[in-house]
Amino acid sequence: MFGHVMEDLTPEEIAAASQLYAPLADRVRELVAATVLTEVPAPDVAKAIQLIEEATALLGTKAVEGSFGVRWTPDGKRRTWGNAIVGLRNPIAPPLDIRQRGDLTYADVVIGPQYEGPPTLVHGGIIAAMLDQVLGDAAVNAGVPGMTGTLRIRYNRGTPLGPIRVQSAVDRVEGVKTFVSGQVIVDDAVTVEAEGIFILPKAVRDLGDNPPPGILAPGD
Ligand SMILES: CCCCC/C=C\C/C=C\C/C=C\C/C=C\CCCC(=O)SCCNC(=O)CCNC(=O)[C@H](O)C(C)(C)COP(=O)(O)OP(=O)(O)OC[C@H]1O[C@@H](n2cnc3c(N)ncnc32)[C@H](O)[C@@H]1OP(=O)(O)O
Repeated sequence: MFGHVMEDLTPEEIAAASQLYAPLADRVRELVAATVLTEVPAPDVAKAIQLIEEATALLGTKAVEGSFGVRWTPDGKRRTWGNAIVGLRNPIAPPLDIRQRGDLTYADVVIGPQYEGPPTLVHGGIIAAMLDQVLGDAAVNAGVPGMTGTLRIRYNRGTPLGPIRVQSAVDRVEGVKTFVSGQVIVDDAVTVEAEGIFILPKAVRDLGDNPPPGILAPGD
């Protein structure tokens, strides 16, 4: 299926790739925050630009074309390393380390200054994106995954930059639709509430009872 790439990698090879690329994304994420906040003199900014250009050119000498897609192994393990919210290789991702405890799907994350909207508060669009992902993962974890069809968000109060929890749980399933709700929590108070409808797309439904292994499995 388009964007899904099968790779016959061993767990050791996947672990090695993770150890290689996670620190790269971490350093670039730090670079983004430093870029927002720096107050060094102009010559130092010029020098930083040059170093960044060199690093970008080096990384670009061999690269995937287009997007990373979803990579999976024959045993059904999936890697969503390019994902904008959870991608291990994606410095744009906060990143969310989404976990599961019972029926609850959640992520504890520290939101940095590069996600600011109103002064000192997390941008509402970033909050929506995180909720989209965490609600979607609740559907995946419950074995009833789907694409986001509808996402409703109610911002009750501002969410300060810093440590937050994003959490979700499946409310009910109606046919191909999974209804999920979730919240953003700061210091035990709910700042944002969300409700989503996740729909198993017709293209996947048409695969019948035997979709390719991994297509409906949780990613990491
Ligand atoms: C193509 C391969 C995709 C493979 C993925 C498969 C499953 C997902 C698996 C894993 C997902 C993993 C992680 C996901 C976690 C987070 C990721 C973040 C989520 C996103 O970032 S995701 C990007 C944003 N998202 C989109 O880009 C969606 C664009 N859109 C579409 O892809 C279609 O529009 C779709 C699929 C939504 C529906 O298409 P469709 O053809 O399957 O729908 P159809 O007409 O058959 O309706 C069937 C029933 O859903 C009702 N219905 C239809 N549309 C609705 C809507 N919008 N809201 C509420 N209900 C709706 C009908 O009323 C009917 O209801 P009823 O059965 O009661 O009559």
